[in-house]
Amino acid sequence: MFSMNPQHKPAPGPRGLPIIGHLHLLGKQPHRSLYELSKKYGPIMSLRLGSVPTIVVSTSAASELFLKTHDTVFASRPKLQAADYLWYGTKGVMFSEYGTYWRNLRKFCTLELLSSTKIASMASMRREEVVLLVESLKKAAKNREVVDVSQKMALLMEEMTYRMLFGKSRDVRFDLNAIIHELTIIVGAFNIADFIPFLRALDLQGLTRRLKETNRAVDEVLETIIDEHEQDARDGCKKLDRDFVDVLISLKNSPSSTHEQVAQNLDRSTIKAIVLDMIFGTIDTSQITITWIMSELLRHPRVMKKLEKEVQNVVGDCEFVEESHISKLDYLDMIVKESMRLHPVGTLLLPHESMEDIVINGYHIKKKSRIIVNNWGIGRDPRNWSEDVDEFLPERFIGSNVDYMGNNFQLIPFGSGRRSCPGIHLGTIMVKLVVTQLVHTFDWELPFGMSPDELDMEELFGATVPRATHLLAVPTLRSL
Ligand code: HEM
Repeated sequence: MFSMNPQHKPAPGPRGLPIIGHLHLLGKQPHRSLYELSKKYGPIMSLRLGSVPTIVVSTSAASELFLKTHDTVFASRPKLQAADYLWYGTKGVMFSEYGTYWRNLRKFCTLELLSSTKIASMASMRREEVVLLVESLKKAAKNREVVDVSQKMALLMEEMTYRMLFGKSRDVRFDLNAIIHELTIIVGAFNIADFIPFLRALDLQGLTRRLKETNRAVDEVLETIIDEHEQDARDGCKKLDRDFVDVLISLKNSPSSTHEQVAQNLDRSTIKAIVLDMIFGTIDTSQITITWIMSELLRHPRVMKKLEKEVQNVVGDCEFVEESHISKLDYLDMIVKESMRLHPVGTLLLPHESMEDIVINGYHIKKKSRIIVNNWGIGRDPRNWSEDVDEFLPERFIGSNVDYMGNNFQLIPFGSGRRSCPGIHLGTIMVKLVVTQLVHTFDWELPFGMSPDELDMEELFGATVPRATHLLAVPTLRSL
């Protein structure tokens, strides 16, 4: 039993208001507002969001304490209204509380859906999609068209997601990108219903209404896809490359001893929740990351040229980049790290929740506190990255062994520890393959005579943080 020692105080933080606590301090860009507050109140800051005690973690050293040293205490997720509606009562991996159910499901996803072997088995699909992308960009280049890079990436990732998860091409009846875009905004929103429960019924932000609509839209897609797969299974259709929904349905129909517990819980809504985890992970994070990288390359022609030379040296006269080329591209790796440092897709990771009372650095943290790790702030901390911290400078990684695998707490775009991203391998493969191909085949410039420093880099806050405006650019075909 934890007993409160009078020497253990709550972490420092600003004075809160009655009822709302500090909700009013979050603003439109909570990662930026919280970063500014942390400069005054320190790396472990205490807030109250409505009635929810909240800890904001803002430095690499502090995040190591929460995500590594005391990872078992902070590996749960808070119950969010959005996750409850959208993930069928939090039945997926992403938002379920820490425990045996989550552990078994996560193990299943890691071994059966996101393993290196499974990812490698889909390399030819990724290649086909990249070839189609290049073909369409060649047409645009020939006509000197301005390309909406954000939209192209969204369509590419939607197509790859369909093929990987559902084993078929994009279904024009559904606009999955629009659905997921809306979903990330409402999942990322600081929802008053989660913080001031007695106001829930009033739906002051209109989020409950939007959640219900999004749930209906998601459900329609998932029901259709699962019905089709079940019909195929009844008809005895055997497929060579099993998509994610196939894997789930066959586990349900013939439970394997390795994933017995998962199979027992695999009702229709659990299948839908797991598929939604995978859609959310695949479709959104990668396109946002690629678009931020391309934005930085367009703002830094020197870096773009240097990457182009590296790619030329490795890929040579081959028209298409192979995934085997990617591990040889060191400068590309630095660019990806640098872009993820400045523009992490999950600026505040996903929220964690403490499972017991604990004292950290002399501060008492209550059980069921919400833990927000300011991933964005950590990437801009001058103590980690020197004074030119806002500069896009991939060379800062020369001779450094800092990577994004979760071992170096100054760079945690995929989180770290038990709740870190299980899709890291798939995500980085897709991002690197597409960026390399775009730079290998085309020269890129900003449209309408815009100079690099005029490019708008505003963010749109949500569970993932894309550019606020679409990235537009003009490709020119480069002769190899
Ligand atoms: C560039 C690509 C990606 C980035 C930057 C990214 C980033 C993240 C981050 C920051 C988290 C939260 C970590 C935390 O709360 O501590 C996360 C969790 C997660 N990601 Fe990703 N992700 C990417 C791609 C993917 C892909 C491709 C998938 C699956 C297809 C995926 C599936 C998940 C899942 C299931 C979780 C929840 C894990 C859990 O709660 O146990 N992600 N990701």
